[in-house]
Amino acid sequence: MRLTLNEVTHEFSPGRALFRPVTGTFVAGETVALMGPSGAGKSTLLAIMGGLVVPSGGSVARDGEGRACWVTQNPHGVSARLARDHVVLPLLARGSSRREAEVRSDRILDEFGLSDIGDQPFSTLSGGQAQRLMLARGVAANPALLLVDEPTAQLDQETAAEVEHSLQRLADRGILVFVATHSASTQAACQRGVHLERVSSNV
Ligand SMILES: Nc1ncnc2c1ncn2[C@@H]1O[C@H](COP(=O)(O)OP(=O)(O)OP(=O)(O)O)[C@@H](O)[C@H]1O
Repeated sequence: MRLTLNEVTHEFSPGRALFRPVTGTFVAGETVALMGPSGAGKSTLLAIMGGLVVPSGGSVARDGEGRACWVTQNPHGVSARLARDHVVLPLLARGSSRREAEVRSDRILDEFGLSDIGDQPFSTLSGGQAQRLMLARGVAANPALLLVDEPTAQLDQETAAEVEHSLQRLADRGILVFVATHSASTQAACQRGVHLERVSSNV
């Protein structure tokens, strides 16, 4: 997967671009922090890269096969379902047998330090465990591109560090990972950074 942004910008209201044009090429196995003040358009740029929003300026080129997967800021799971089932489901959807999906999901849970909580209902997980489970579920969907929105915003430092470690695990699997974040430690955990700058006429 190679993703190229060429002078990409976006405006929701005519003449009011959210951020200065962004240009860059990003490849599989990289973690990229998207930074910038609140409202600068980080989530919007994630949506552009995922093909959910067509940019009003510039272009996005994706080379290579593979789907984009989104991990939202608030971990959304099914309260009564076991943690493991959240990882099993995308594997079943991709055609694995139940048995194969369970073996693979246990491996993925282990990789994210979650092997102890596979049998717990989602509602009993801590914030950090729930967020890591969302990343593990993302892996199970086998994406080429993972778009992660503010994964550490509501976590204490120690729990955030666990999630940041998991981001690198995703990249180690050859996934191109973009992370919208305000956190200095999450930025430092990423290999590259893109700063979104507000357009001065809008401030
Ligand atoms: N669908 C939409 N229609 C109109 N305006 C929108 C839409 N989506 C987002 N916006 C506006 O675009 C601006 C950028 O929003 P966005 O969520 O991308 O910023 P952000 O940098 O991710 O912010 P934060 O750090 O607070 O999460 C905001 O002013 C927001 O209200």
